[in-house]
Amino acid sequence: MSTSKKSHNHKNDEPNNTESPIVTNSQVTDEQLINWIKSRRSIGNLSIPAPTESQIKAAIDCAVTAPDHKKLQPWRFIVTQGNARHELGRAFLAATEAQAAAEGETLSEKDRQKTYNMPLRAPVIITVVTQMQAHKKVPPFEQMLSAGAAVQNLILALKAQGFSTVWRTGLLCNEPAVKAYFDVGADDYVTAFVYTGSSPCDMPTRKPIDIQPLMRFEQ
Ligand SMILES: Cc1cc2nc3c(=O)[nH]c(=O)nc-3n(C[C@H](O)[C@H](O)[C@H](O)COP(=O)(O)O)c2cc1C
Repeated sequence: MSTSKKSHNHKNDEPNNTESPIVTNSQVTDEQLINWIKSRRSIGNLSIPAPTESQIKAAIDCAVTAPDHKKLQPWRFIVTQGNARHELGRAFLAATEAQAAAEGETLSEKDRQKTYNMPLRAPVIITVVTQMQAHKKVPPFEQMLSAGAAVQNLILALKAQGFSTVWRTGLLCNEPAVKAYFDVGADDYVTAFVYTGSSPCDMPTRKPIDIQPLMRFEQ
């Protein structure tokens, strides 16, 4: 497990390495593990090094172990990197232009460029789609929650391999142009764009969150 930005586990960057890139550390105590989970922060601007294909697959391997009622696997993962990010930028731009047109507006050149460049904020974007499966006992909201849990597993598994992330959806994610780009069905959802890569700086430590008003114990 990588405990700081300076200690990336990029040992298995060689393209043909088939071993799991996750290095287990049996010295980690329960308390350290809990603090490590709590130390996760989102980072918006990410650069190389990016996770390799095997590191991304290792993270998806964790994602699919999320709680999943009736094992429906209501998720799909689409990895966008390199020039494919420009294609995604075009889909974001088409969606934004459609939104603006619906409100009788046109985009400024600055806004067009900003939208088109959005996928360039990280070297890799893992899009998680909730692909609803028809099932009498598992309503859509359960499947959406499963996919959300899968996203969190994905994020933590990327962190474990030394990478930073931010989960974005934004107002564009389920616009027709974006759904069409990812071949997402009418009843399905783009649930997350997980932007991932590396950052030279850490986000500030999270201020303690008071859980007292958020819970109650009954017996
Ligand atoms: C479903 C979902 C969608 C989100 N969409 C965005 C987004 O589009 N843009 C954004 O800046 N943050 C978005 N966030 C919030 C960030 O992922 C992040 O949680 C937030 O900035 C707080 O940072 P932290 O994770 O370090 O606490 C989203 C979070 C969730 C759970």
